[in-house]
Amino acid sequence: MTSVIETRSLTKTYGTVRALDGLSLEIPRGGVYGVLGPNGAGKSTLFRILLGLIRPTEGQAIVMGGPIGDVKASRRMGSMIETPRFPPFMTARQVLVWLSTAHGLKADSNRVDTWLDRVGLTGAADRKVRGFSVGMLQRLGVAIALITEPELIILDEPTSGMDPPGIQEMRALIRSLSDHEGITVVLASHQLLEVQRVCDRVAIMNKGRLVREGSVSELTTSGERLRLSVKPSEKVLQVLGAKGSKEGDAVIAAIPRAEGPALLKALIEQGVEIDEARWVGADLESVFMTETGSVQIPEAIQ
Ligand SMILES: Nc1ncnc2c1ncn2[C@@H]1O[C@H](COP(=O)(O)OP(=O)(O)OP(=O)(O)O)[C@@H](O)[C@H]1O
Repeated sequence: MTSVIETRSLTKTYGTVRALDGLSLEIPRGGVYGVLGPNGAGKSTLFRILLGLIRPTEGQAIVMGGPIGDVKASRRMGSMIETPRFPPFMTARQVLVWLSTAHGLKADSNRVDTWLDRVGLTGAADRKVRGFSVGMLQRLGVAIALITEPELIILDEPTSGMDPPGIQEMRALIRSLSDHEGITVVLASHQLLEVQRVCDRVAIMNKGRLVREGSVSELTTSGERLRLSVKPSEKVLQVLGAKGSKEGDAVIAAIPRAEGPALLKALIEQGVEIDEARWVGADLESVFMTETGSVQIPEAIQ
């Protein structure tokens, strides 16, 4: 696996607080990678270290093949940490020209138009950023992260403060950067449903440590259960013993997929009436809660 980021026993302490506690993580090249964790898990600390903004207390990180702060490696990455702020009197186009010039890059109008188009801001190119919504500011932030044509971009909470249409647009933008432009995207988010929709792989952190890592499909199918609408349900619960539980009118069988056919055969032989039997995946939220012991605020009221 070629990795864009590799950390080894990364530790960061602030006085007695261990923001990162021996974190070893490998993020593969390609795809969208989510870093999840409850408040204070250490996600922003990790990103700040990777971007060379703060130094680790112990441990190492290799980003785009170079040590932290390596100038050549940092040219191959872009980032957006928190909702960006720009001079309010500038237009989106002026912000892009200003910042690309500051990076020593040519900012002819064709290039600027391309950047604006990539993030869906063509129609707002000549509007002052003072009137921009949070979503538009975040998209302009992504455009800026892209001006050096990076192979990797790191986004801390790219959808925070956005309304549902804004979130949907950001999701499409992130997927398109990965799918059509081959850019590896690493993001931190609290919005688990969003992460499940947009990410290919995730790392779940808690108290500065890695508690789970894997592809979204691996993590969600490993918690798969068989949901049965059956009569009489008491008999089925008896057959299942500790592996069975009730969820409303249905019986949930916590068994591996391979055991499904044998269970159904046994139930039929015992005269159980089966109306429906279907596999239901665990969602990322339940995996997250199991791994971190957290209570997640529903996205609808975030
Ligand atoms: N500059 C700092 N000084 C002291 N403590 C800090 C500092 N930065 C972070 N911390 C502490 O380190 C821990 C990890 O914080 P961090 O911001 O990395 O977590 P996070 O996962 O990004 O949280 P959130 O989801 O709330 O943004 C927290 O306990 C935080 O209070």
